[in-house]
Amino acid sequence: MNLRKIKEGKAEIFIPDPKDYEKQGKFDPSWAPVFYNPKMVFNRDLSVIAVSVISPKKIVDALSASGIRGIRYQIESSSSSEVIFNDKNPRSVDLIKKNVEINDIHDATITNKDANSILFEIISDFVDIDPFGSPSPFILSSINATKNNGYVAYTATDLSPLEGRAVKSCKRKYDVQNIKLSFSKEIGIRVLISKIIREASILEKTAIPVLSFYHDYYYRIFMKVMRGARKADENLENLGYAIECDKCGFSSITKEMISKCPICGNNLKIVSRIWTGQLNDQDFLVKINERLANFKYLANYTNIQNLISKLIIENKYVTNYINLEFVASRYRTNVPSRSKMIECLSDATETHFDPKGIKTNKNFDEIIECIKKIN
Ligand SMILES: C[S@@+](CC[C@H](N)C(=O)[O-])C[C@H]1O[C@@H](n2cnc3c(N)ncnc32)[C@H](O)[C@@H]1O
Ligand SMILES: [Zn+2]
Repeated sequence: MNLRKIKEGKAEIFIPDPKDYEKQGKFDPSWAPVFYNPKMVFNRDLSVIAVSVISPKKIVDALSASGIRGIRYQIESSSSSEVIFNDKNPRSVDLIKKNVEINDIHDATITNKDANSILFEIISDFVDIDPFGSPSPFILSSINATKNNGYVAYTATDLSPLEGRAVKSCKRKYDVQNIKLSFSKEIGIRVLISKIIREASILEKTAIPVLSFYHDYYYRIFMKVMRGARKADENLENLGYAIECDKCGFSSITKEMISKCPICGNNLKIVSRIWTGQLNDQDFLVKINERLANFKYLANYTNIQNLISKLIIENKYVTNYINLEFVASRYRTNVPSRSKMIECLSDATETHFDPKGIKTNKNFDEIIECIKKIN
């Protein structure tokens, strides 16, 4: 395997030379013998800051590939951490050994196991699950490996099931009855959290999201894990439904099951059952924001700053986002600009999920009034 040296954050690592795996001038990271995706640098950059807030003593990079995450966490987030790197691919493990050595990572253990095996053998205060596609096969084991008040992070790139476009797959992987709605980009992450909480409850544990966001073609989420059957029972009460009326455009996230639209009486479209609580912990976001100045060297510094500022404001609105294009289409009006809607409603903000979406505490009648007034 020919190698190429690249720099990411403060780490320098070897990856398989992409040139050797091109097909008709194109390259997909999954064609190389060890996976490295430059499109995930934003994910890793922001994760480096989040892990610095957590400041774990022991990190498990359960699906390591080149080792880039664990290496960066050690160098950039938490130099006193012990890191366990794991991948079931032996060629990954060989490369991780090399990359760990050239980055001078001393406190490293490198294993060549199935993640679901190692995660039932160890316990740690931060576990990272960064799989191909859905993290579902690793949720139970990763929660098992996370100690009380520790953290676990998941990447999910399987947007079709999560956003309600692959309904059967969503039922299989997440046990959620999904359907495409106008705010499905937000529903996707609520489906994932719902699954995490239901899996955690099997182990008499529960979890709450401290950082969650959507970017490009994936979701990324950091959850705080807590032990206790009662806590698990209480948190299961935060699961509920996403509802939407195709006729009048009303939508909501609710703990109570309702089947008829409270505005026009039409039958509702329903997603069942999803997380209805907050998507981010305000203190955690503020801590990330406070630390940002230490991470000005990151390739995505400005974009991260923008996202965190948006999340801090967005997190104050507990409702789902309103898709202006969808609602306007129900009233056959032009789609109002976000800025004009925010001005008209006065208590509203943009959402990072969708360029056509706003979050507001105002009720549905007031939203419709503004849409009509702006036209
Ligand atoms: C998306 S890549 C990880 C990328 C890496 N975390 C990064 O940031 O560059 C997924 C990795 O998981 C490994 N993998 C897949 N299934 C696994 C399993 N059951 N146990 C351990 N490793 C697995 C693959 O070999 C691959 O290296
Ligand atoms: Zn209705």
